[in-house]
Amino acid sequence: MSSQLATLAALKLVKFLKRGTAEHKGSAGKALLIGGAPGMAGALLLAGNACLHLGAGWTMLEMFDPASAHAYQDSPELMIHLASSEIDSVLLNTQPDVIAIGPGLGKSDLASAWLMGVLHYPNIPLIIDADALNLIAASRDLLEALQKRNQQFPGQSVITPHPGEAAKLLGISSEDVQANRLSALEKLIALTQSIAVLKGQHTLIASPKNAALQCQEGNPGMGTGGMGDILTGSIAAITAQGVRHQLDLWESTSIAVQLHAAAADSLVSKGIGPIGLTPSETILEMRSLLNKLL
Ligand SMILES: NC(=O)C1=CN([C@@H]2O[C@H](COP(=O)(O)OP(=O)(O)OC[C@H]3O[C@@H](n4cnc5c(N)ncnc54)[C@H](OP(=O)(O)O)[C@@H]3O)[C@@H](O)[C@H]2O)[C@@H](O)CC1
Ligand SMILES: Nc1ncnc2c1ncn2[C@@H]1O[C@H](COP(=O)(O)OP(=O)(O)O)[C@@H](O)[C@H]1O
Repeated sequence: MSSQLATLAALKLVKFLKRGTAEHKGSAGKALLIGGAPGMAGALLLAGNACLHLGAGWTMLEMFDPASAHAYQDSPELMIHLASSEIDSVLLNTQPDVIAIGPGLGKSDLASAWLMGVLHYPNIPLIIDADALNLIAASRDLLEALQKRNQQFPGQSVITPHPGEAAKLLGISSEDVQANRLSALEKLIALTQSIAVLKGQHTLIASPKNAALQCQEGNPGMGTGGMGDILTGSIAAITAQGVRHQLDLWESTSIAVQLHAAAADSLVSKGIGPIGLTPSETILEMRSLLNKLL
């Protein structure tokens, strides 16, 4: 497949993130990340830490796990709020520039209600990952809400499934997905009308408007729980900054996908991994690479 597909080459776009001397946190955007059910709070914290370290002006977490929402965290910069059923008023009061939903979200009724709430929140970039994808796979109403949002606001959502999540969305097995990843990617776009990132070795990215590109970076050291959560947080951060830096969701997602994999490769080249490579280390390496590319 690698010989048939164009290569993802998005890092040249990083220079758009260079900050003017008078810029402030408002210029860097407000990201709202939603997930972190009991037992999976780490997924949301990893996404939040990635979002913080990749430069969002504000990183706000709607956390489903009460204990974690109220606990001291290593990153006091994160603004953590316990997710309640007051979904519309939280969205209205927060006024986010970008929303990411899914890391550790779980499949509760409240999780479904939040997903429906953000699907109805208009015309800002939306990143849909992990359990949010599993919920859409299991609910015609949620799928239709996503399709309708994409008709109204084209180019304003991205889905980031791994092969297991892609399989659930398409009603096939993950082996089927892996047997023809390009076909699976095209079907995901036909189904949802979203930008789609099919993760795994040689991650693929395409959209209703953009032909498929293949990421050549990345390595099996990335097979550690939480590695996808930091991609979601990174897309959120770059997209939040992109709002005032002339980058759209497609471009911001492309940067994040390549930066994420390149950072993992960079760490392996320094002897940090592949065995034992952690998402938290990868966040810091992404930050370092990004700043070198400005
Ligand atoms: N620290 C935390 O709190 C963390 C919490 N997390 C949270 O946990 C929740 C469940 O998410 P999850 O992804 O762990 O499980 P799940 O949806 O059952 O998918 C796994 C199955 O998918 C497939 N598959 C995946 N990748 C593949 C590949 N490259 N290539 C091929 N196949 C691949 C494979 O399926 P198989 O091939 O075995 O059929 C695999 O068994 C979610 O909310 C998440 O955010 C995690 O983020 C971790 C850190
Ligand atoms: N063998 C591999 N080669 C390249 N990238 C990989 C490999 N295995 C995993 N990855 C990457 O690691 C990340 C794993 O994401 P995901 O499965 O969603 O993790 P999690 O749900 O634990 O956060 C994806 O970006 C995927 O592309």
